[in-house]
Formats: sequence, structure tokens, C-alpha cells
Amino acid sequence: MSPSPAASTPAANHGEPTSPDVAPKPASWAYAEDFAVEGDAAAQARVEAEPLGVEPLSRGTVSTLTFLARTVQAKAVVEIGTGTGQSGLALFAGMQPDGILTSVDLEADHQRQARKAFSSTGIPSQRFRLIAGDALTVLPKLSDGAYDLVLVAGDTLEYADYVQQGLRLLRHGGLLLMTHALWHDRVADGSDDDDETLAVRSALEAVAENEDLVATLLPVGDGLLAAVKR
Ligand SMILES: C[S@@+](CC[C@H](N)C(=O)[O-])C[C@H]1O[C@@H](n2cnc3c(N)ncnc32)[C@H](O)[C@@H]1O
Repeated sequence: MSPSPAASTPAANHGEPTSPDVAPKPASWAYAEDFAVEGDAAAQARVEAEPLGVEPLSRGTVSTLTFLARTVQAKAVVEIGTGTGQSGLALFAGMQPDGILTSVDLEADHQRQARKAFSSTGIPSQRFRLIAGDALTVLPKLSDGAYDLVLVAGDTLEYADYVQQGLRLLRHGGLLLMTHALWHDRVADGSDDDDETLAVRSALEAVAENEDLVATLLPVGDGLLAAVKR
């Protein structure tokens, strides 16, 4: 089967693009996205996201965040871009019962909504530290190697800087995650040279080429990058 003319090979992989043996069918895709049951609070956080201009995560992305947080038994988590708490709730659902989420966002309004979402599901306030501020000012103040999981969202134009910070913050065996990693189907389109597309692509390449990371790019929702720090 020949690749779509729009598809580009990631720069980290020198050669022809490979194609899956079986092309994904929209019905299978939708089935997988809706496979895991979404809690009421997560559904509510999705509804609250749009009026505040926060792009909601797909159900498949939410369930994958929960799954991955559980896989590394995450206790100390950093989130870049709190939004209305949709990803935070997903992470809490997989984290250890005494795990603490440190989450940074520029917008106090978003964090107010997230605080409400966390409290309404009974997550005690000592389990989350919401820091209102610019990620690249706040992150350098957090400790090296102290975190089990770092979730990169925030400003796509800064994704490559967040990845660098994430690498510093993670312990060995810790997990770096990045949402919107396929950026509205634009990353794979080699002719798309929009600033945000280029920024996401360059963050992906930095991860793929980094020998300290074992990475995979999951085509769930708008794309989820997952990488383990060796
Ligand atoms: C796509 S939303 C992510 C929301 C959340 N992680 C989720 O998926 O539910 C991006 C968030 O990053 C925040 N943001 C944008 N630029 C930022 C920056 N420079 N520093 C910190 N947060 C930023 C926005 O205010 C917004 O809430």
C-alpha cells in the first residue's frame, strides 16, 4: 500500500515512510477512542474547557493518560498547562493515592476551574499545587530528577523547551508525555510550515533523536507522545 501523498517521514527516521498493513478505519478508531469509560468529572471538565478556549482532550487520550500514570505508579507529577483540569483528573485517576500534581498555567481562570473540578471529585487540596505563571519561568525552579511523570501541554510554540525541562525534572524510568503531538493532522503534512506545526515537529524530533529516551508516538486523539527516560 502506498503512503498518502501528504504524509512526511519524521526527520529522525531517514528513509521511506512505512505504512500500516491495514489502514485504520474510522469506525475502529472511534471504537478505540470510546473504549474506556469516562467518569462524570472528566466529562464535565471537557464541557467546561471549550468556553474558556481550551481545546478538550479526546476520551482515548484521557484514558491513556490514566493508564500511563498508573503504569509508572506516578507519585510526583508536573503538568505544563493546567487548563480546566481535564488532563489533571485523568492523571489523578492513575496516580498513587498520595501522589501530588504540580500544575502550571498562565491563566488563573483556567486554574480556578481546575481547582473546582479536583475538589468536586474529592481530591484533597494538599494533593495539588496549582502555580499561576509562565511555564518557562516556573519550571526552572522545580527540582532535578524529582518527578515520575511530566505532561507537556501549554504553548505549542514552546514545546521543545518544555521537553528539555521535562528531561531535567524526570527521574530515571520517568515518563514524558506530550498532548496534541500530531497537531490537528498538520505535523504529518510535509507541506505545512505553520509556526506551531514546525514547533511541534521539532519537539518530536528532539525526543526521537535523544538517546536518553525510549519514545513512541501514539495516534490517539490529537496525538500523544510518550517517552521513558532511561
Ligand atoms: C491545550 S490547554 C491544556 C489543558 C490541559 N492540559 C488539558 O489537556 O486538559 C493549554 C493550556 O496551557 C496554558 N498555557 C499557554 N501558554 C502557557 C505558558 N507559557 N505557560 C503556562 N501555561 C500556558 C493555557 O492557558 C491553557 O490552559
